[in-house]
Amino acid sequence: MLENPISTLYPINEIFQTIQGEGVFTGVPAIFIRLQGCPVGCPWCDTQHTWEQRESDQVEATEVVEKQQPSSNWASMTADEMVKLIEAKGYTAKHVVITGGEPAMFNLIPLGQALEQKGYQLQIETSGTFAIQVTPSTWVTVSPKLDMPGGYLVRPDCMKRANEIKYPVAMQKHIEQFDKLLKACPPRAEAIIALQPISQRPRATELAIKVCIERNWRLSAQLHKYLKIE
Ligand SMILES: C[S@@+](CC[C@H](N)C(=O)[O-])C[C@H]1O[C@@H](n2cnc3c(N)ncnc32)[C@H](O)[C@@H]1O
Ligand SMILES: Nc1nc2[nH]cc(C(=O)O)c2c(=O)[nH]1
Ligand code: SF4
Ligand SMILES: [Mg+2]
Repeated sequence: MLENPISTLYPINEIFQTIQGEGVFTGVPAIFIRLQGCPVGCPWCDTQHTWEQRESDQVEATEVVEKQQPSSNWASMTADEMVKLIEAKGYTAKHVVITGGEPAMFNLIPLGQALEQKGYQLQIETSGTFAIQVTPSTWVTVSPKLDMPGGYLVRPDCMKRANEIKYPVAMQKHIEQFDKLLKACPPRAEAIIALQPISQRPRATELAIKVCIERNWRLSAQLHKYLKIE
């Protein structure tokens, strides 16, 4: 039987409104929808509480919406339930960022369609290790993950779909790995390339600034962490 898109269930870790702190849309008010579950295993991941989707952590939707602290609790929600919830919250942002966890593990087309029908502009943050299922107008940010413990590979089709490639760096070795990826899986000519220093480490930030200037790439400095907002 075909999957009914209206009833597609998504595991939601949190929904909140803030300022986009990363990439091209830095500074734009945005509603974040964070999905639960990621098998990639980046050792420095800042959202490790989203990795496992445990049955014992399932809660009611109201609980994830009222969440004050990061936790591994998640709720099952349909696209329509999320739209209703966002409207009920009275959020003013028109930009919606789907993140995680790894949101590309799920078919995000029903969610994208439901939100676009209400006038929201969509963006997805993904590692590029799962086929990306989004609406054609969704802004795709691929943050490639190379040599991570989960053993997942960055997919050439994800690199081609990316509107923006936002690569996390801490050391010179990462730049060399990224160069290899860009050669093996070329992005579109118009894709924007940014380097994002890992965890605001000064040496990572210095390296990212230096390479961005040399290559005429962008710096994505995780503004929200400097501002100490969500
Ligand atoms: C938490 S991930 C979730 C979405 C998806 N799994 C991904 O990796 O793109 C969101 C963004 O945060 C970045 N990120 C995670 N931990 C970070 C850290 N410690 N320092 C800098 N960026 C980090 C990722 O590279 C990605 O661009
Ligand atoms: N403010 C803010 N901006 C973000 N951009 C990407 C984020 C993410 O976790 O995917 C993020 C986040 O968690 N908070
Ligand atoms: S792919 Fe994204 S969510 Fe998964 S471990 Fe890496 S940074 Fe974290
Ligand atoms: Mg984050």
